[in-house]
This record gives sequence, C-alpha cells and structure tokens, in this order.
Amino acid sequence: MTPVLDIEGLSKGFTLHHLGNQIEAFDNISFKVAAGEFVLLKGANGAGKSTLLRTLYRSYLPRAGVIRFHSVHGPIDLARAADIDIAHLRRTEIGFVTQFLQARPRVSAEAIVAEPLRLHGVPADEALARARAALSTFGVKQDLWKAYPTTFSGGEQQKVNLARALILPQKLLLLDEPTASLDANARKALVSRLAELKAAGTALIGVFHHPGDVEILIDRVVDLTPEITQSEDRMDVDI
Ligand SMILES: Nc1ncnc2c1ncn2[C@@H]1O[C@H](COP(=O)(O)OP(=O)(O)OP(=O)(O)O)[C@@H](O)[C@H]1O
Repeated sequence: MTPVLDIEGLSKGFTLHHLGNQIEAFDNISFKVAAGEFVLLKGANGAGKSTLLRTLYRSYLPRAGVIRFHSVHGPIDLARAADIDIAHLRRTEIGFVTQFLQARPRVSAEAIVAEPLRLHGVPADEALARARAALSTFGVKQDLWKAYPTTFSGGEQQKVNLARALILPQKLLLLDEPTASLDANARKALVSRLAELKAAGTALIGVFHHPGDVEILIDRVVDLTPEITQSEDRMDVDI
C-alpha cells in the first residue's frame, strides 16, 4: 500500500488564558493512512475530532508529535513544515471540506467552483463546463450558477462548497461533517464522488454526523474518545 500519512504521538491542547489552564483536545494519537483508504474519526462531543482535522491541515500547531505526509516532492512533517510549503500543499495535494463555504462578495457560484481548476491550468471554457457539471451533480439549480452564493441557503452554500472542494482529486482529503445541512440527493452525490476519489487513490479522513451515509467507504475507524483511543478494523466496530 502506498503510504500517504503517518501520524505518530500527536497531541494538542489549548491554553485558556483567562482561566490560566490548559484543555487537552487529544493526546498521543497515532495512525496511518494509505492511498485509497477511508478513515472515519469518531468520538464523543469534544473528543477532539475537528481539532485533529484542523491540526492535520495545519490550521493548528500540535503540542507534540509527527504528521508525516508523503508528498509528490517526498516526505514532509506537516507539524514542522514552513507556512509557504503548507500553502503550496493546500493548493495542490491536501483538501479540506468543512460545513462552511467561504463565499466571496460578487463572485458567482460557477466561478467559485471553477477556480481550483483555473489555478491548476485548465482552460477557462473547460473549467467552467466542469464547474457547471459539478454544480448540477450536487443539485444546485441552474438559475443559481451565475448568482452570488452569499445569499444562498445553508444547504445551497454547502453544495457549492462541496462542488469546489471535490472538483480536483487530491492526495489527501479531510472532511469535517460535510453532510451537515445536505438533502438526501446531495448526500448520495457526495458519497458517489468520494467513492470515485477513493478509487482514484485519494486518502480520506473524515468526521460524519451520520456515519451510516458513508458506511460502504469506511476502511478503518479511529476512536478519539479518551482512554480507549484506538484504531480498529471496520468489521469489528460499531459505528
Ligand atoms: N480554539 C479553541 N480554544 C479552546 N478550546 C478549544 C478550541 N477548539 C476546541 N477546543 C476544545 O477542544 C476540545 C475538542 O474540541 P473539538 O471541536 O475538536 O471536538 P469534536 O470531537 O469535534 O466535538 P463535536 O463532536 O462536539 O463537534 C473541546 O473540549 C473544545 O472545547
């Protein structure tokens, strides 16, 4: 199996300055993810699932541990890499889907979705055609393609968000509750796009409010609940 991510002894805490103490988000987490693997993160509220995803994306720096990412340029420790390298990896190899679209004023839905393709060198016409196809797949009405998502409903914004985030295959894709606020058809479209990406070799790590949505994709479950943190074969776990 081609390795994508090796996480060793990863810990993260937050300092609450006004209380003068530390909150432990997660402690001493270790697991590996290979190309084409889907890892489900689970754990009680506050177990650290979102914080772990943000730490892997380097929105947060860990307190300790190694996040070895096998980039096309060679292995790199995301916990220690320079910001400029992280910015490059985010454009080219590591994707992050959250529940929230960063809609920009006066940028149309189709332009937002086409942008990653344009940055990747895809010609404007082709990028636009692929963006429209992706919007259609996720069920965004054609009337809205040229509109500005700042005024869209929560579910419509999330569909634009997903169309954009999943339009280019990445080596590593982090997913933080991407099905929140989606209707049944869009959830189905999401699962089928994730299956395509997995088959193409993307490594996926995700938190899902309803793991049953993605059950057919899950290879392993990592449980962040304190005391019983473990990685198990999916056949043995109750998700
Ligand atoms: N920016 C922050 N500053 C201080 N504490 C934080 C911060 N972000 C998260 N925490 C704390 O870290 C712990 C883990 O939070 P996190 O959001 O990662 O949990 P989660 O497993 O995703 O929870 P949920 O299932 O409720 O979404 C919580 O106790 C939370 O209060």
